[in-house]
Amino acid sequence: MTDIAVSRPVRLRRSLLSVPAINRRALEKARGLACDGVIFDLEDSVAPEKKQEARDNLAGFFAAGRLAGREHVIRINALASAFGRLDMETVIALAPDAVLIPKVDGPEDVLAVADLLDEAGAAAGIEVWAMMETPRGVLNAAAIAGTGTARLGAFVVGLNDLRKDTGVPMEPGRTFLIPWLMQVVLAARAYGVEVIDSVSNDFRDLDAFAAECRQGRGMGFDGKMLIHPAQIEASNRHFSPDAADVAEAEAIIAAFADPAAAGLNVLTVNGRMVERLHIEPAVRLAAKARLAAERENRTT
Ligand SMILES: CC(C)(COP(=O)(O)OP(=O)(O)OC[C@H]1O[C@@H](n2cnc3c(N)ncnc32)[C@H](O)[C@@H]1OP(=O)(O)O)[C@@H](O)C(=O)NCCC(=O)NCCSC(=O)C[C@H](O)C(=O)O
Ligand SMILES: [Mg+2]
Repeated sequence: MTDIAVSRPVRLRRSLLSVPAINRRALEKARGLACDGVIFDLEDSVAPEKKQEARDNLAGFFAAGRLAGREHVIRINALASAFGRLDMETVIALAPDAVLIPKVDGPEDVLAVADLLDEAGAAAGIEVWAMMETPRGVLNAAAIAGTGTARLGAFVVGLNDLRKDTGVPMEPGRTFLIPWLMQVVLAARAYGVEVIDSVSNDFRDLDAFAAECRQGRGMGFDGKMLIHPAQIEASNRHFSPDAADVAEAEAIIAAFADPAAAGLNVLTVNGRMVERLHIEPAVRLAAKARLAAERENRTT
């Protein structure tokens, strides 16, 4: 344990399951799933003529009780579409943890939703998340991350749309997409925004999914957006700190907490150089590991 402050809250966002709000069976199923959050989708998984039914389903779902210990995110349609404003009325009425904006092209898309929340007097804690899935969005990633609204909480990459708009094909390893993925991660990190990797469509191939989770973790993503319950376990596992990382983090924290380290900025821990700059990441990692352990012990 340590009393070292971290600059932003530590949250578990390893597994964010998208549930089409039109699918009442899937909504009910979500109540018993071990994902860290649910993205209630009003956008691409809901046909235009079913949008109101989907909003009504969400109202019924929230009225029946929220999911203990998990984040509730509502993905709206673009504000400029015929559905976005009505979706925002649902968001304001239901007060989820976050509203996810699709196909964000620039800071103005984020600010418009943040302004609607502010004007409605929505709780300051309701975050705005941005889907990074258009060529303009990726090009403008830094400007979007630096929009300046305290509501901006996370980027979620959407490779289906990005592939559609760029013509880059689906391919194991995501070779030609890596520069764009890393640009989104870098922009998010520059402004303290969390960053979630894209869905994997092939939900029956869990080996390929595990490989993509490992890759996403290596790129610096906090977690993954999911489309099927079968993906939850691997996502939770691969985006949780592993035992060796936790041991290393605890050793760094302990080494700097030792009175003998007072006034020292550089130490040797387990044969490697560590500096004071390593303390905050170590504290965050240890805190994440504690949250993950708590969640594992929770009954869903
Ligand atoms: C992809 C699916 C349509 C497959 O559904 P289905 O054929 O029903 O799968 P299964 O028979 O294997 O389902 C087994 C049980 O699990 C439940 N289930 C399935 N998916 C979900 C879910 N997402 N949430 C909760 N529960 C789920 C089924 O109901 C079955 O339950 P039971 O009958 O009791 O056994 C389906 O998985 C699906 O619709 N997935 C989500 C699609 C979605 O949300 N799309 C939008 C997000 S994708 C995106 O954002 C892309 C991004 O924008 C980009 O550009 O990349
Ligand atoms: Mg999309």
